Amino acid sequence: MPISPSPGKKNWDSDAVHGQTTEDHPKGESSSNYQPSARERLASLASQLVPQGRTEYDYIIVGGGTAGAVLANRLTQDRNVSVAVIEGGPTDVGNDKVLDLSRWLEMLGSELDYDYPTTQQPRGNSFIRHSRARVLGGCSSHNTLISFRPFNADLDLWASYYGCPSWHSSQIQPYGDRLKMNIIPIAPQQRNQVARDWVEASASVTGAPKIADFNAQIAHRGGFTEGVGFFNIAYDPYNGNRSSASVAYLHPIMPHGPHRRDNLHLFLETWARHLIFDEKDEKHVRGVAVRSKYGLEKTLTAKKEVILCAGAVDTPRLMLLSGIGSRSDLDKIGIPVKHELSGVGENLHDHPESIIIWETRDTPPETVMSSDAGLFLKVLKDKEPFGMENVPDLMFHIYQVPFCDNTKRLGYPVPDHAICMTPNICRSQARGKLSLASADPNEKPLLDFKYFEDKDDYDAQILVEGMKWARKIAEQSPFKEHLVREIAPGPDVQSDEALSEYARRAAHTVYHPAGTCKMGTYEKDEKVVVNEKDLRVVGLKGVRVCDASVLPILPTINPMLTILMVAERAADILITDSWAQEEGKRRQQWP
Ligand SMILES: Cc1cc2nc3c(=O)[nH]c(=O)nc-3n(C[C@H](O)[C@H](O)[C@H](O)COP(=O)(O)OP(=O)(O)OC[C@H]3O[C@@H](n4cnc5c(N)ncnc54)[C@H](O)[C@@H]3O)c2cc1C
Repeated sequence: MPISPSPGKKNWDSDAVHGQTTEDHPKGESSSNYQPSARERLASLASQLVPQGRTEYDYIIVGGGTAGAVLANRLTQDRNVSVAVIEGGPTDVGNDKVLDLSRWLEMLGSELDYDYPTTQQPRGNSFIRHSRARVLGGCSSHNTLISFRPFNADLDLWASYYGCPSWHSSQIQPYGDRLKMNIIPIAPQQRNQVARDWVEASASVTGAPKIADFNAQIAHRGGFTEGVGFFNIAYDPYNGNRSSASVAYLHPIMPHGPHRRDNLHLFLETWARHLIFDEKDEKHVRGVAVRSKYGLEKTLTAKKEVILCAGAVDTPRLMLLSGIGSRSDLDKIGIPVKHELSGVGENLHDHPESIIIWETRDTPPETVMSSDAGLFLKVLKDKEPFGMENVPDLMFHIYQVPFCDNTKRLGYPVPDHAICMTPNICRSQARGKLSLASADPNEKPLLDFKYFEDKDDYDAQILVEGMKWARKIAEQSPFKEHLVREIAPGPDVQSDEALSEYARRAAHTVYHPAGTCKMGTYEKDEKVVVNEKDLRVVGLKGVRVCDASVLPILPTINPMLTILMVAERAADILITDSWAQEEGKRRQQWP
């Protein structure tokens, strides 16, 4: 596990500027500052423990994570609609380890992490562990909350290249305006001198413009080609707490919250084991078999629909365990096929990164989450796979802690103080597959990312360019004065070949697995799992998917806001479809 300085609760300046969200906040339900009292926490806990006899709901949402929280909120706005959320993890309410953004490193590999291994990666790093959060709010309760809207070009690529015409930027960007989280650039008084000097050095070496508000650039100009600056993140700058999907979308409407909704039922620490099909109509999903952590098993049924929001690993895993997937793969492990859909688990991809580490004179006094600034460059213009000329192909995070797991294993020392630059690939070309090792639901799935196995070696070349730029930045004042020496890969590693070998062996993930139930147009691509128009699983009734698994390709930048926007749109689709169905029924009843 990476070393965490665990700086603990911040005592931010009381005059920290509280950012404005751009969302609607109906009835004042924003609660990024909301802290429940001890009594409210108890009430919340009690509501989780009381056995809930009820088993039928209008909607069942599997996974109370990033996307699931949005849907739970939006669907229960209509108090006549009942929603059950099945969440494998506990509540985040009152849990400082979760809510204090600066403590995110403590959650890696903890009891709140499903911690999925990767399979052998012949050209990459076989030791990468994929963290997936086991807690209400999902990965938005664990991640660093770097919050970028997708570039227009990313969404337009979905529309034009990936058979998703209804996801054009003109239709999807407005959903970014209604997100409930408190998304702001890192507050100026929380920007430490090392990161400030890194931003200055990066701008002067690369020529990338300094960007004060990345999201403003994306919202108003559709994106940018290069840029450097402090990130936009979703947090409360007064206390350093998360403004996660759970905090923004669920806390206000939970039993302890100021806008409690009795039509929302959270089944916490409850695992969705498999989907239940209609006895008479074998293509209709009617419900979900669940098991609580205390071993209680029951079947929950949906009057309307089941929505899978378990994430890019657990949604395809649940589908495969339910017999939805490739016939040959399911036959091999003895799971009876209920619905053949060969794309389930395919198209697994990520934002892979590598790392270059310098020992520093000391640890910076204060950061919000140890990775407060970043840089975007365009480095392989002539090799751009999708002709996206004006979009970055390389992104850097700068870490102000020794993030040495992968380098330590390769024999490099672990300094007490360090700066790490982590170049990552904005549009990785490697495509892998998620599959099951056996029919045992307790066995972790196999994640084969095929890191760096893309045929033109594009991915590794991007990282090599990144390592070279990182070194140039490290030679530039005022940043270079903070550095003592390069630790990994070290000054002896110079040729492109040697840099590539190191970058691949020390590679890590930005924790962005996606694409394993991709949306699109099945008639044009039989690997499509979800219909792009309405997110229904191809060929089935009563079940839709809404989470990172539906992204046909990751956006250039960190994907959380894109996933939230997908969920906001999914809520609109569900509400409109339900209204149309009700209206249809009413018309049939007219004399
Ligand atoms: C350490 C880390 C750092 C990251 N940093 C950033 C960042 O700074 N910015 C950014 O944009 N992205 C970041 N990401 C990625 C981003 O957080 C995820 O892509 C995104 O949150 C995924 O959302 P989701 O809705 O698809 O899944 P999740 O948010 O993972 O939600 C899935 C939920 O389903 C539940 N679940 C799964 N299976 C079952 C089951 N069978 N039964 C019941 N419940 C189940 C899980 O407990 C979880 O709550 C990071 C991720 C990690 C792990």
